[in-house]
Amino acid sequence: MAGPRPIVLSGPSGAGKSTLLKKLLKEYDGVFGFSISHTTRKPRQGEEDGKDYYYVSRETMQAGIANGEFIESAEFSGNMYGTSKAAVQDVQAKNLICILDIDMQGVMNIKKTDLKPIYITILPPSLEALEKRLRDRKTESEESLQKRLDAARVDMELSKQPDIFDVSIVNDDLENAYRQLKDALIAEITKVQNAKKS
Ligand SMILES: Nc1nc2c(ncn2[C@@H]2O[C@H](COP(=O)(O)OP(=O)(O)O)[C@@H](O)[C@H]2O)c(=O)[nH]1
Ligand SMILES: Nc1ncnc2c1ncn2[C@@H]1O[C@H](COP(=O)(O)OP(=O)(O)O)[C@@H](O)[C@H]1O
Repeated sequence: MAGPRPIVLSGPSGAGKSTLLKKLLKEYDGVFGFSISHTTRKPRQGEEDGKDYYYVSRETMQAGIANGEFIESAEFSGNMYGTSKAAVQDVQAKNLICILDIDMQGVMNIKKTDLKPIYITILPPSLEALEKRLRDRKTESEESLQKRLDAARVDMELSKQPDIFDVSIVNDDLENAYRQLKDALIAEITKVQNAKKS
C-alpha cells in the first residue's frame, strides 16, 4: 500500500475516540485525513453529512456492499456502519495518514485486508465512567445507551487479548490520553511532515 500507514482507532462507544480524533485533526491539519464512513443511523445535532458520516438508508448501504464498494461493514447497536474503498482512497490520494474510527467487528475485518494499519484502542477508565460519559453526552436513547454498554462489555474483554491492538490508551485525563496518542503516532507524523518538506 503506497503512502503512510493508516491508523485504526477503536474502543467502546463513549470512550472518547471522536474527541481525541478532532484534537488530532485540528493540531495536524494537512497530516491526517478522516475516513468518512457510511451509516444508517440518523445524524446527531451538529453532525454533517459528508464530514462526520455519509448518512444513507439501509437499502443504499446494502446495495453498495453487494456492489463491492466497501472494505468492511458491520451492524452496531441496530445500525449499519461501513468503510467504503473510496473513503480510504480519498484520503490516501492526498498523501495524508488515513484514520478509521471503527468498531471491533471492523477491526477484525480490516485485519483480513492488505490495509496494514496501526491498531489503537481507546478505553474508558471504567464501565461506570463510560456510562456517565454516554449519559452526559445526551445523544442516546435509553435503549441505544444500553446496547452501547452491552457492546462495550464484550469489546473491553476482547481488547485484553494480546495481538489485536498495537497500542492501548486509557482515556482518563484527556490531555494525558492525547499525549499518549501523539506519542504513538509521532513516527508516522514525522514521515509525512518530512515528505512535505522534500
Ligand atoms: N465497523 C465499522 N464501525 C464503525 C464505522 N464507523 C463508525 N463505526 C463504529 O460504530 C460505533 C458507533 O458509532 P457512532 O454511532 O458514531 O457512536 P459513538 O461511537 O458513540 O459516537 C463506534 O464504535 C464506531 O467506531 C465503520 O465504518 N465501520
Ligand atoms: N477524558 C475525558 N474525561 C471526561 N469526559 C470525556 C473525556 N474524553 C471524552 N469525554 C466526553 O465523553 C463523551 C464521549 O466522547 P466521544 O469522543 O463522543 O466518544 P466516542 O467517539 O468514543 O464515542 C463526550 O461527551 C466527550 O466530551
